[in-house]
Amino acid sequence: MIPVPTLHGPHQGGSDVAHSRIPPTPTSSPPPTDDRSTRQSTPPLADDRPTPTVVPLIGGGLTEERIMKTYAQAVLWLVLAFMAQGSRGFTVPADVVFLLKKWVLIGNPSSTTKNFPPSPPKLPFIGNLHQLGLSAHRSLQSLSRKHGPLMLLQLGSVPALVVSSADAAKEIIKVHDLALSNRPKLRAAKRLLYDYKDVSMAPYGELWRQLKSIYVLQLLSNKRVQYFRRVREEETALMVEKIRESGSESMPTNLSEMFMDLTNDVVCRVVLGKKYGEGESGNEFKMLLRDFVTLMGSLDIGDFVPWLGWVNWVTGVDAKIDRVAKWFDEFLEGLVEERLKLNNDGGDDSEGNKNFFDILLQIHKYNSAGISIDRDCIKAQILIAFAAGTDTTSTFLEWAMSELLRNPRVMIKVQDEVREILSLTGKAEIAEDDLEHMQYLKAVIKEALRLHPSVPLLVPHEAREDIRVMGYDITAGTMVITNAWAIGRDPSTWDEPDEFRPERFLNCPIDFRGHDFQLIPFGAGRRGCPGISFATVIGELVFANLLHKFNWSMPGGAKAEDLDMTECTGAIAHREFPLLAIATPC
Ligand code: HEM
Repeated sequence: MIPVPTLHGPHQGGSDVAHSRIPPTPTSSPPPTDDRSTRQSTPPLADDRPTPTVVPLIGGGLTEERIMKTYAQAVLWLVLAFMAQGSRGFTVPADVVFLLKKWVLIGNPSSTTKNFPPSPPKLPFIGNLHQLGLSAHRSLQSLSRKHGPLMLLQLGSVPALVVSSADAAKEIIKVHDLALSNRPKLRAAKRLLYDYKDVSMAPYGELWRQLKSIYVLQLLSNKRVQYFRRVREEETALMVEKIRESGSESMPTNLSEMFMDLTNDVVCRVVLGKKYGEGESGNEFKMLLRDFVTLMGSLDIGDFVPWLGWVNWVTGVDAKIDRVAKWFDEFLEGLVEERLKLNNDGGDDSEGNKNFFDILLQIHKYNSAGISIDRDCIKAQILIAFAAGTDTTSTFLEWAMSELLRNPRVMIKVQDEVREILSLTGKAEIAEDDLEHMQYLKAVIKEALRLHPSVPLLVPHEAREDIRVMGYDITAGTMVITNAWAIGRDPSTWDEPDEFRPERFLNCPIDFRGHDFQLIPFGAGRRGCPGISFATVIGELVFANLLHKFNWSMPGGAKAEDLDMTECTGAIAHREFPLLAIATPC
């Protein structure tokens, strides 16, 4: 029998990836501590369903050792296949021929007249896939230190341009934004998002343009973000109450969980008009949403080495994708039916009360934005609003609070600012209007996003045509990966780049809205994130409240510097271990 190449070890992909027990590769973060009070135990795996084996490409997940083993097995498999089938007319898969040709060509750049960006040496078939490691943004940062801020990798059969400096990012966004505004077609997105009908994975074209304008002008416009102010204030007040009731000296608050619940509830109310996170069905919803996000952020080996696409079928990942897609489709179909009925019955449709769902249904029914969107398209937008809005925002809250706990000097300074502003206004509670005066708090948020962009490698783009970037040739179809994490820590741009020092943003115009290329946690240009205001105003409100109402310390009297800062694998880099802290009401 032909040996089956094993691609991965246990517990990768889906929710299992998010809490992988595989030890991380050495990184520049502080060494893990054994102190159980600060390094909280790894949460149990969400379930024991078939172990997904998607390759969390951009988020890592492959150790070099594992991929080399896979590689050796794959080559062995090929050789055996040739030997076994040779005399019976074995047909070499077209992919393999293509890869061999490509390898010969790319392995020997002088055989072409193109001037490609520098590349690390690559292996046949897998190219540089094995070099991504568990933490791809860190691995790519060290590769770019050797090969430069524009580097061309070969990920299986896919050429990938890696952008690692503010200057290179400026060039690709300012000069080549249009040419680079496609998204690669990834198998998981195709199945989970109704054949790329959502705004984030839709190929560049008319549908994407129309959908993006719906997001920017309607769903996430400044006015709409203002309308949702009550939702944010209510949910933040509820979280403060929960912390007050549940937290004590002996019972630390699980802030990771609090932030996840908060963002889930806010996004549910804003998108669907009510919460779906409570009770048994709420837990299922949250768990499947996490699976959805993880599957979306993990790249399937079949996207890079097409002839290995069957691996995910064998290991159950394909089945898991189908199960998650089916669950959400049934859930959303039920809501569409219910909501169409409600609107027909004359439900409250005043502008200020409309949620995303109402707006999308209105466009669907009346073609009111000048485009027709079908039911699948509505469901895809709802899903991506959840996926893009929930985990990213809670990850940002988690890291900002982790940095505040690790830097008590900064924590006290923000507390002083918040309390002083409240005492000047004579108010007992913080309202969103007060936030605009909190300049140090805003600097803390920028600094947290600089050091810990929730999506360290952004979302990959794809070149729509051949272009020349900084003198290098980039061919149509090249994937473009921007290492926002490395750019935010580039010593040629930032003094003491690894230090958490919000003061650097005081009296400094650098912002994260896509005009300053040294700080691009939300991306920039046409494909930039439309949820910036939505996410950052939540952050400001949450921190102003948490720091106004409580003093915070580490559980078990642990020292601030002992806080474990390990990131998990995956496209969204949240904490590997939940953030626990003691809240003392004040
Ligand atoms: C801290 C929170 C957030 C972070 C760090 C973040 C980050 C990002 C990044 C890096 C991208 C890709 C940019 C690129 O391709 O160049 C993106 C795209 C996107 N984000 Fe966000 N995001 C956040 C919150 C949100 C929220 C709250 C929403 C909506 C409710 C949202 C909706 C989207 C959408 C729809 C896209 C796709 C845009 C497109 O492809 O045209 N994001 N986001």
